[in-house]
Amino acid sequence: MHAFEANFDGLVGPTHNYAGLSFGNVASQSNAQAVSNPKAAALQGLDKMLSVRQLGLVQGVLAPQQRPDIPTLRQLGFGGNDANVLQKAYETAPHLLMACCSASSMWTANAATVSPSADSADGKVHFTPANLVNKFHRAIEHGVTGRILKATFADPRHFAHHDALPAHEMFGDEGAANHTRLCRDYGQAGVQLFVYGQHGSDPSAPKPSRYPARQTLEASQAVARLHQLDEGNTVFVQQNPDVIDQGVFHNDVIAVGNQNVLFYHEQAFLDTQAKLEEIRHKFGDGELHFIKVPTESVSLENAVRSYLFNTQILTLPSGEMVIIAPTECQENPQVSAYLESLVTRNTPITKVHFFNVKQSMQNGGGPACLRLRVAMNEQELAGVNAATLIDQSSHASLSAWVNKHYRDRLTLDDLRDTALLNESLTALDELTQLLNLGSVYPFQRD
Ligand SMILES: NCCC[C@H](NC(=O)CCC(=O)O)C(=O)O
Repeated sequence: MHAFEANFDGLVGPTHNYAGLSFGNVASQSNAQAVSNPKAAALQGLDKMLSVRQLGLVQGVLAPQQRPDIPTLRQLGFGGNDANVLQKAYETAPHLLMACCSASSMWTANAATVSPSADSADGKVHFTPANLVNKFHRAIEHGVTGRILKATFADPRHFAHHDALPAHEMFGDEGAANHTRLCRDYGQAGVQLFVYGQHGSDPSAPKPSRYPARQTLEASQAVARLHQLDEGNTVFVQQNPDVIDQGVFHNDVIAVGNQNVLFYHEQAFLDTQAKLEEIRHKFGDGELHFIKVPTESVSLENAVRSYLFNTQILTLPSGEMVIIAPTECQENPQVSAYLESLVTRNTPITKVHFFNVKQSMQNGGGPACLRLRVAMNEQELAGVNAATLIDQSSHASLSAWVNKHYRDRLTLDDLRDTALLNESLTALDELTQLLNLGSVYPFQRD
């Protein structure tokens, strides 16, 4: 049966802001306190989704979280009515208010790890929401994320949904951002590559010294077990701790794969040669392209600044591969020269499309961070909630919804505004109807 890869992008929520919450993520820290534009952010994301659809791919959307997260603020001891909760948090613990207002669920590459049915022993597509324990503002996402995933990938005959891993640093899990699948065809068994930043249980093993490694080997192994993967088709690779210390907080900032292509920076991994050989061996027969970008062609600093590797490599219906890159790659002379030469080489990648996702980029999220890949076949697609699929008409209604509800300017000071809370909940309530999600949000279930 025909199989393909669908992309499910996160819809940017109405509280999108720059709070500098992600230590180790250079863009998040350097744009802390900048004024955000939630409306532009959401529209930029929707435009990317429609463009990918227009390239002939299946594109879906994942709903954002309920923010400000009043239930979590209450759990932390802020009481009274909602206005009191916001005001007290603002006055006494503004960092907690900011964390509970982040629209960070837009980066759905961190929503979950997904394994397609061709790789799993029970023939189902498996989802494990990422616990994101390393950052408080993200650790509060997985409960609602799990509900949104269940409401989106709805048919239990095809989709298996797991709980997030235990919320302990030994199992720090950041989802698909640290996971790549290589295969000949999306419908055939492939090799799943899990990239971790450190061992969770061996303090003597290599790890970064400046910035945190968010993903552990133990988490990656647990996800592989949950997803019923074959040892013969999984590879665990450690990220180079030095690059984490230079701002590569997820593997998808330094490497990306699609089908028989692995595109990576030469400094991305530890033990690179042996791991590439293991991948080649497990991949088996067939052409496999390792596209290594040397430091002399693209410095690590330029890779992090431009997000060259946070690109999407997409296979078009024609079989040709194209790269979806942020406009920052076009603006960086070294990176733009590299991409110009890449498409003339003898690799499956023939074209680069540039997209403006600057509102997200300023928080360290490029095109690839904004999407969750789900390889599936036609039968499985029929089991997806159809209202979450993007086409011209759903793009138009979602854009109208954004234009109706979103602000075009938000400062950190605005986060305690009860009007923002009300606008946000009204918008989300309407969204659950547009996307046919049911009551996924705490405010709809109380
Ligand atoms: N995959 C990209 C994730 C980017 C995300 N940034 C943030 O959460 C920044 C939020 C802020 O600073 O307001 C992160 O670091 O996890």
